[in-house]
Amino acid sequence: MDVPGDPKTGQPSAEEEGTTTTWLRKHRHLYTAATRHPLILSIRDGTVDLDSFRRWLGQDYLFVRAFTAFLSSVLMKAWKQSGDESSDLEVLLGGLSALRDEIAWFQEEATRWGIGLSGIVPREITRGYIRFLEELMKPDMEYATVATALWAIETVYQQSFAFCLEEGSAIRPELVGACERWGNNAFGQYCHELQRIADCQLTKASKDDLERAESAFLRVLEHEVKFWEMCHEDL
Ligand SMILES: Cc1ncc(CNC=O)c(N)n1
Repeated sequence: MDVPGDPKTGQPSAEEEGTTTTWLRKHRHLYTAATRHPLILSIRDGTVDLDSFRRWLGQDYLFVRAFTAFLSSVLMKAWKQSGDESSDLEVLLGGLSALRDEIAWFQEEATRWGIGLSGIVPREITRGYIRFLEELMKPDMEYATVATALWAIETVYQQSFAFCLEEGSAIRPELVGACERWGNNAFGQYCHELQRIADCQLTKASKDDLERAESAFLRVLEHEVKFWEMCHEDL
């Protein structure tokens, strides 16, 4: 979408701003809690407790397997609802194919850390997040809602890990791979595409649809905060 923005500041004006940007501002506090969690800050400054990282690796592997099914369900809705002229299918298919590499990365990483993934039991917080994904996979969940949730899930990881790689970080060498996986620019570009997809659907949404999508956005942020918390505090 080509928006001219305010000629003085270069910022999009309020009417031109996408709904997701409005929600990011409105819920800035919770968004920051999800993207600047103490666990992320400790990865960034090198003080991270490696047991937290190991917990994260095992639990996130389980999450990502469920997330693959969720992304497939979004793809199915995109095919039905996005319109033939849109590029949504291609964007989502790119995401699915990246997940194949990601799952392989988890398996290699687990071997490197001496973690057996087949023995990992999902913790309560992981189960809660996966249950939420299952709700979103139901056929009656609108494409606008699930596209918003997908954008939020990916963006929290992108913003968190990109922050770990920014200037001034003192990240441990064995954690650089994880940070680069989600903090890299190509993944950032993918998140922008997801944002464009969500915003496009939200412009067509009814008032009720918008409420459901905003609530899904908030629930993603809450689950993400709890997920970091679980790994950090051994919950
Ligand atoms: C808990 C959580 N949230 C988001 C992501 C990023 N998406 C796919 O990898 C993830 N891996 N885990």
